[in-house]
Amino acid sequence: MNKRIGFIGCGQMGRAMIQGMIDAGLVKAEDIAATALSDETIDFVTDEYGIQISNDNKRLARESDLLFLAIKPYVYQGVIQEIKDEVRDDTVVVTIAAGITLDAMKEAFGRNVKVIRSMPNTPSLVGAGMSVLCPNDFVANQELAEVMEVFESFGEAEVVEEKLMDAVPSVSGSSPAFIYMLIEAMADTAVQQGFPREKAYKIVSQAVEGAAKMVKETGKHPGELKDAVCTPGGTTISGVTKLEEVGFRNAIIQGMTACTDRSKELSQGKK
Ligand SMILES: NC(=O)C1=CN([C@@H]2O[C@H](COP(=O)(O)OP(=O)(O)OC[C@H]3O[C@@H](n4cnc5c(N)ncnc54)[C@H](O)[C@@H]3O)[C@@H](O)[C@H]2O)C=CC1
Ligand SMILES: O=C(O)[C@@H]1CCC=N1
Repeated sequence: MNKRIGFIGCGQMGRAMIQGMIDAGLVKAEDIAATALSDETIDFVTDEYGIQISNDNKRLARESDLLFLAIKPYVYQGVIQEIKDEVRDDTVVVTIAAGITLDAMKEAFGRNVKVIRSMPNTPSLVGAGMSVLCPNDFVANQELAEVMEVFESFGEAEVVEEKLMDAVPSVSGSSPAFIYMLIEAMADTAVQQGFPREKAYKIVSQAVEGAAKMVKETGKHPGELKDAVCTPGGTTISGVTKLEEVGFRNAIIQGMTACTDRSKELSQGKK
């Protein structure tokens, strides 16, 4: 891809995307530039990724064709204030923060900048990301297609209407944390039952990956796949019954709803 890609902020999520796109071979390391605050991060990122990195947000904004704002929501206002006159009219700005709306971006820039609101997730680091995108009216179809190509280089990507974006962290951006909690709880139980820790993680995470693959590749309803595991009078149905008794599904629903509620609060400008 013949584009200069810039990242303002190079923390967990920025690095996951950078690593993912370099590994995929879509972009060369020399076509990616980033900024960071500390010399420590600058040194680390230079050694690890071989991309250009500095602390000069203005220059990065001027030189990027595609500019990712990979910073925390509460620093957006300050950073946009700093770069807004440097961003070119043909640059596409990609936000990745929960609760930063397209309207908030327009207000912060004070003009009609091309913006794509997105929500990636950290499995992008290993090429298994799930990103959801929503462009504003100034992004041309061709530009959206190019940005989709970037996101698809480190996983899968979908476009949705903005009204769904507050619900997106619960299904993609934040959801890996919930799955890690499930894996941790299952592995802890396995350890309690005598498995060595490393074997427990391997077995459980492969089972989780396999189950997800079954949903994706067979196209069958998850309930049907669950039923196929439950031997009458067997082990699985005993586990399923206990999980229903203790409110497993309801716990997931409540966690995801809290996640979306928090995203809505952030979208409304609440700290
Ligand atoms: N961590 C995750 O799983 C996901 C995070 N996000 C979003 O990504 C954004 C970044 O999150 P993380 O990478 O987790 O945070 P992080 O704290 O790991 O990275 C943010 C980086 O931005 C740097 N930074 C802060 N102010 C800066 C400035 N003025 N100029 C240049 N760099 C600056 C910080 O030093 C830090 O390295 C957040 O808005 C978050 O909502 C979205 C999806 C998933
Ligand atoms: O926790 C957060 O707010 C960010 C957005 C999705 C994942 N991490």
